[in-house]
Amino acid sequence: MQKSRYNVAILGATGAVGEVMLQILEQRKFPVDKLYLLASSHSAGGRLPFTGKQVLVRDAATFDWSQVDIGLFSAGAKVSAEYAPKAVAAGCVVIDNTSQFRYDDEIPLVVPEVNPQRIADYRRHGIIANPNCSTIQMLLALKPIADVAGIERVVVATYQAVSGAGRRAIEELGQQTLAIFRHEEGVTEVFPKRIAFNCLPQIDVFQENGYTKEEMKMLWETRKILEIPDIALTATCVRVPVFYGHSEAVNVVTRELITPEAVRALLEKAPGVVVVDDRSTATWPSALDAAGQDATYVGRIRGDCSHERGINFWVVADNIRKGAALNSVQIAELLVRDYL
Ligand SMILES: NC(=O)C1=CN([C@@H]2O[C@H](COP(=O)(O)OP(=O)(O)OC[C@H]3O[C@@H](n4cnc5c(N)ncnc54)[C@H](OP(=O)(O)O)[C@@H]3O)[C@@H](O)[C@H]2O)C=CC1
Ligand SMILES: N[C@@H](CC(=O)OP(=O)(O)O)C(=O)O
Repeated sequence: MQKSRYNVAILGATGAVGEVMLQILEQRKFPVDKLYLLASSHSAGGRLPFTGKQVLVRDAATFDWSQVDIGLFSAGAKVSAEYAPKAVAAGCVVIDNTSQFRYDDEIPLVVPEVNPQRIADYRRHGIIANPNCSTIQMLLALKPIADVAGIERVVVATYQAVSGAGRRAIEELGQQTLAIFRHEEGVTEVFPKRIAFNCLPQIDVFQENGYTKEEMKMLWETRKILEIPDIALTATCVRVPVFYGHSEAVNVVTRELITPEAVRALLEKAPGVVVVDDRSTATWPSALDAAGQDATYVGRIRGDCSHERGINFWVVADNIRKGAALNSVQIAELLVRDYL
């Protein structure tokens, strides 16, 4: 018999993503029975607020996973590698926000507005992977275009907020910014160079082909989620001194001719997308407009003057909400509605 409420654990509950997962479960009234908050021994014993109560943070190392129906994992890839098999073996379905399982052909990689049907594949290994934040917001906009006109090639440049690199990175931008106004340099520990008043063209580690892993994730995940194995995509991922909200400049070459007006009409109907685009009033979306919001905003839709099948647009979303916590909770909502 289907349950009406579920025992949920958040692994990484004290982190930038975990904290927002907690808020989103409450905001969307997810049917939580018992909630378990997990972190490392460093944060165990603390408490975090949920629906007016203070919930204990426990040490993941000593946690009994058999108490849990759904595990929302967001404590890094290595932590997922250690705990996901244990949680699944104990009967928990894991929704993993890290890159640990994304490229395993047998593990579904899901954006609910794009490929919700793949959630059914959770039965193979008990795990559903949440894509990279930069991929999610781009695919919300690309999916309707792919369905109508096909996609041959994508060229994307990202402008990624520091919150994508975790709580310490948010603090580093704040601390460096204050230091500069005091004519001091500030401390650089999380990023390879100072991020305040700067742009850093490296996110994640370098690969042998000269791309960074973040850039290759956008190609690997786009192919898997859209189920278009020959799509061509080249990305340049850049960290910018913004706290919340990733921005992306996207150029698409479609297979069939499609006008910018037709693309705009498609995006106006696309689930999860809000078009903010009026050149007569110089209206377009920015990272600050997206921060704290659930929608993915698209603007600057225009043809490509260098290619007759080219379309350009700008897409922004809150990387911690739609790029991570919200997408995971949306997956959980479909899981309980259709499968558990
Ligand atoms: N879909 C996406 O694109 C995104 C994915 N992520 C994924 O989520 C992870 C967390 O991101 P974020 O919240 O920003 O990071 P933070 O650094 O802000 O938080 C990390 C969290 O993981 C916990 N943690 C770390 N090590 C362990 C451990 N050994 N055992 C148990 N818990 C541990 C920390 O607990 P403690 O307080 O005890 O240190 C903390 O709760 C990232 O590493 C990434 O894998 C993040 C952002 C976007
Ligand atoms: N790479 C993202 C956040 C992240 O943690 O990604 P992943 O889950 O792919 O490691 C960023 O830095 O903005």
